[in-house]
Amino acid sequence: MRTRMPLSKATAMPVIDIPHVRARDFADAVGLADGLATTVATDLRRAIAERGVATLALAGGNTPRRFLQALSRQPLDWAKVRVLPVDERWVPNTDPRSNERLLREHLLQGVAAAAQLVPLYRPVETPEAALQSVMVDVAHRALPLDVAVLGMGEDGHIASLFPDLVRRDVGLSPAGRAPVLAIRTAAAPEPRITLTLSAIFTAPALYLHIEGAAKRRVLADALADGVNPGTALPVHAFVTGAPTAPALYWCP
Ligand SMILES: O=C1O[C@H](COP(=O)(O)O)[C@@H](O)[C@H](O)[C@H]1O
Repeated sequence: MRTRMPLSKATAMPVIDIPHVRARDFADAVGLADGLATTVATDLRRAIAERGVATLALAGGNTPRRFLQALSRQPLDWAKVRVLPVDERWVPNTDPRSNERLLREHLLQGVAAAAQLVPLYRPVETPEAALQSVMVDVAHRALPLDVAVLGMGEDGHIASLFPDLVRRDVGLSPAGRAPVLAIRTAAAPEPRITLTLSAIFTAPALYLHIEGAAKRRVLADALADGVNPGTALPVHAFVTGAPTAPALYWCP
């Protein structure tokens, strides 16, 4: 595997090159958040100019906080933006693990509070019980997407598409017909609901936002020559199956 010199002296490890991926590497998390926010805001302005509205699907978890805050400060016509999480943990939207709460607290603030949220969570027992309602809502209010920014776990999952996904034909196939899937995984403490790749791939602007050498190595290994697509990590399907190649936004 090829490596090159680090971006800054703060980076002790050499940076692993990832063939076939458009990478924008930043020296630190602040630069990464600002760079990604500027790019996404440009995409949103373009979509608003072309279609009158813009739809933005965003990762949950810990990585996006700084980026969401930077994006919320971007001047654009937020009332014309629809925002949804790419996946949701099946917990109330007040729970600290809720991805909806993350969006409310870190993105839908200040000028960005005018954006319309399309939640994936419903206050019912299971994601399976809510699936039909969420599917209709997403199909009518969110699709097609204009921009999708995904994160990745250290196990190679994207959205809530985990390596132990049973319905790979629905979740990871670019031609899968369902936009939303209920998820049970041994990798997470709660059930989940997620956009499928066929829904995510409706966005002409796709980003993978990750931090740290460990995740970069996971990504490089997932995309290495000879990996079997049928058993590959979900991130492999995202990067290789997308109609428009996703751009990697990364910092050490
Ligand atoms: O559970 C999730 O994990 C991934 C990665 O999150 P991070 O905390 O490692 O940044 C995230 O992209 C996904 O949306 C989220 O629900």
